[in-house]
Amino acid sequence: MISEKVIEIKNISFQYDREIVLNQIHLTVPKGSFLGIVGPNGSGKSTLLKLILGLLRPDEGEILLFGEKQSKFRQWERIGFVSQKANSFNTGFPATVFEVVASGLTGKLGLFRFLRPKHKREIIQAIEQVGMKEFMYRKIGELSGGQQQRVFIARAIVSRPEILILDEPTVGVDAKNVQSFYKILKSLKEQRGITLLMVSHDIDALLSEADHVVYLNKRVQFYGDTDEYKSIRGERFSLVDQHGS
Ligand SMILES: Nc1ncnc2c1ncn2[C@@H]1O[C@H](COP(=O)(O)OP(=O)(O)OP(=O)(O)O)[C@@H](O)[C@H]1O
Repeated sequence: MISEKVIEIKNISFQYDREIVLNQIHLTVPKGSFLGIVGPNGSGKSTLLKLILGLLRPDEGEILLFGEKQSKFRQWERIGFVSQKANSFNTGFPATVFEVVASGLTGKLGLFRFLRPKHKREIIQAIEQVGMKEFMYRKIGELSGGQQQRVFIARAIVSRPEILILDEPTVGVDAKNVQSFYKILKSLKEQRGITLLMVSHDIDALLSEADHVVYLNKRVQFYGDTDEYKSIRGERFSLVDQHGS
């Protein structure tokens, strides 16, 4: 069986200023896979995600999303994004969990459209899927970091994306909540067949869930099965300079 490729990265290179950050990256992501992206600090992981999300343009090469050239691609609701919460959201903002998750539909609906019952059902379903129903009308700022992060997943999945991209989503989340976070990702993959791409410095947790791994260091130095990566990682891929660990 030939698996469908949801993302194809063809020979892309990128630099911010003088220094090349990504050099001739070639990568294909099959539908339904969970791809863990690892590498030392400054190795270009977040930059790669920004290129896939169209927030940056490659200097060379091209990216295909669902087989379509990224420059022509308009169906961005098919791709959800969860970043490190602290960077992306002012938690003093007086919105409820329901409202935050509803904001994940505004791309689809337009900012000032009224929510129809169908949309309300979709919002409630997404909140249920991350186990936050009892907090639906609580203010986001009154929740713990782990609970907030679950709400941000609900916001990212409410438009039913086929790909979910996560950039260090578990930073500042305690071990117990990290576990339930991975459980949510697993159920999304199993129930919705969603494709997951995730950057994390919590390598062991990531490797226990991801089925494929990319080790990035300006170039793709490894791309393959997680088990194969685990068997050779100590010898070939140094992660010692990561956040001092
Ligand atoms: N907006 C920017 N302008 C200029 N240089 C940048 C910018 N963002 C990142 N860089 C540089 O590009 C390189 C890659 O950064 P990137 O954030 O992609 O790495 P990373 O692998 O995600 O790092 P970390 O593991 O530390 O989060 C780094 O050297 C960084 O300093």
